[in-house]
Amino acid sequence: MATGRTHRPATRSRGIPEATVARLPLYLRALTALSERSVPTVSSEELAAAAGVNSAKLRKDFSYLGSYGTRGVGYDVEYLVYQISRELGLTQDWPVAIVGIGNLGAALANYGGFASRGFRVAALIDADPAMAGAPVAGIPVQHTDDLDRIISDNGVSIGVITTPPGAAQQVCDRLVAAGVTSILNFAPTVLSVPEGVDVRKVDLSIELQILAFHEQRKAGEEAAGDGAPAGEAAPPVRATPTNRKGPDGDLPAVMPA
Ligand SMILES: NC(=O)c1ccc[n+]([C@@H]2O[C@H](COP(=O)([O-])OP(=O)(O)OC[C@H]3O[C@@H](n4cnc5c(N)ncnc54)[C@H](O)[C@@H]3O)[C@@H](O)[C@H]2O)c1
Repeated sequence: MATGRTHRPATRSRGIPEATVARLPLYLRALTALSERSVPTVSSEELAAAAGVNSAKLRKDFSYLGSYGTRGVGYDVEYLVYQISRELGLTQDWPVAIVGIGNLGAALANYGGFASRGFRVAALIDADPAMAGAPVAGIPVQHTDDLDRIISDNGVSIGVITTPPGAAQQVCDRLVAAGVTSILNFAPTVLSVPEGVDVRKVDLSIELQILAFHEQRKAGEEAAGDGAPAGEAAPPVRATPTNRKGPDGDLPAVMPA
């Protein structure tokens, strides 16, 4: 797993630890589901279970937001949704540009879940001239020649890279030069960025490798439980950089690049 490419201090300006920031989307997802069911209040235990987080950790996290809940009543769901959304910057519009409109880029463009979370797909960009002008998810694909103008015209600060890995660094450089300061990279490559630019990396194959790691360990434990001789158990698992834990002991689906 790539590390050390997110140029941000360990804590944000208002003193919220990065680990808490990483859990806020988990709380928000659980709270949004409660809100959709018109549930007015929720206890820390219920919310912790729904978010897959330890309840003591949740209370500590919410204390950074200045939210302590009411004894015997719990937390106000709507107010927490608002507070967390505001903290994550989701109460404002974030125009996003996707670069590389192949299988993955088109799938992301077609995914409706971004818009409902405040991320508007404002531009689709590809190097293939044959794609220029053709709509994907109702948005015309534009050519990379115009990348600077497209980023500036749309006020894009978040870029999503879904190009082949060999093109990703060059695309990243162009996005940064055009003013993009946050990048979500799906290409399986490590990106170099200047100070002040955040990169997050999504790699599903790494997630699968981590699951394979756990499957292998479970198989080894079962074999050992069956009384099999040590030599017949699954081979010992090597510690890898990919088995480190996520914000709450879960493994992160999106990781710092
Ligand atoms: N992170 C994950 O979990 C995950 C999953 C699947 C694929 N991927 C990666 O996502 C990327 C895209 O995969 P895909 O299957 O959609 O590939 P694809 O070949 O279908 O699409 C790639 C697109 O990028 C465009 N492109 C190439 N060079 C470019 C450049 N310099 N500027 C702009 N556009 C350019 C191509 O014209 C093409 O439309 C690959 O790097 C792949 O490894 C990641």
